[in-house]
Amino acid sequence: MRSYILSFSCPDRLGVVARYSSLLADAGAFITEVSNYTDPVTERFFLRCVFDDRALNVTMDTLSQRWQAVADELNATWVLRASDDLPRIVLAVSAQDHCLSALLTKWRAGALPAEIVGVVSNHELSRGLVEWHGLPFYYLPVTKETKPQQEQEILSVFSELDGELLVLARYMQILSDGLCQELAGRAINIHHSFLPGFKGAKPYHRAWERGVKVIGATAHYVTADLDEGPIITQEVRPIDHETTVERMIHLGQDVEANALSQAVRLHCEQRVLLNGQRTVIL
Ligand SMILES: Nc1nc2c(c(=O)[nH]1)N[C@@H](CN(C=O)c1ccc(C(=O)N[C@@H](CCC(=O)O)C(=O)O)cc1)CN2
Repeated sequence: MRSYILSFSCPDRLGVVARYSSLLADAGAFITEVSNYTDPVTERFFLRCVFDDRALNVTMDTLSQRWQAVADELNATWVLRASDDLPRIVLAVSAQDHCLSALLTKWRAGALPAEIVGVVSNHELSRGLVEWHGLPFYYLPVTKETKPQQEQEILSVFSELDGELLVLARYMQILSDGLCQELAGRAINIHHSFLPGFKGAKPYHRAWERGVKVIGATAHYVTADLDEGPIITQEVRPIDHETTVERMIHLGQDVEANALSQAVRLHCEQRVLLNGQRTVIL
């Protein structure tokens, strides 16, 4: 028995639930999990359902074609995928490897519903860690002058590996508008602050100067506007007047790693649906 996940969003209207559920029922798709939400402001409908094939009376190709017709009628954005068809993800890292290490450890333990297929970096520092996990490591150094062709190298590695998600696991280079458009909805970044506070570089130093009482981290989809992408997860941790910048950076490593791992898991389980500049998590 195989299970599948259908997630979609569309302009809300009477009968959307009846349309999708009757289509699945007619095909003998056995629904085991459903969650949905309607945004009262955008009047957009969001749904995620899990079903299995124990009683399926058509092929999945036929079911997918029938759903495509309904989705066109509903003007829906959708993903239909087998639960065991794990998304292929490529990780990107610069000098700090705490988020990379956390993702590799979870993946190796089978705790990440994804297939990590490779790592790109503008530093050599993480090659040993990555190759120890039996994964290919791509060293792609970059300068201001070489950024356009270095980004082409990132894209060619991503497509060679059939990547489906690029995870910026403390990759400290600003991606160009073109690369962001190419990877729209397929790239997640971890920012080491509780956004919208302290965007950009050195957020912990600026947070210390401001005298904050919590540190945080934000995982978001990457857009051309730095640290402005739709937020997926945020985590915080209290600190106090005795907490130095160095201690904030160290405490922040766990906060960042947890927020990013959670965001990657939610994305790979098709639980994150874009809602304009925001997200719905089902
Ligand atoms: N288009 C985007 N690219 C990236 C984003 C993003 O939101 N949109 N997030 C960053 C990560 N990041 C903060 O989370 C960040 C990374 C780098 C910088 C920065 O100022 N970088 C300098 C170079 C720094 C260096 O060489 O070490 C630069 O690129 O000029 C700010 C924030 C990842 N990319």
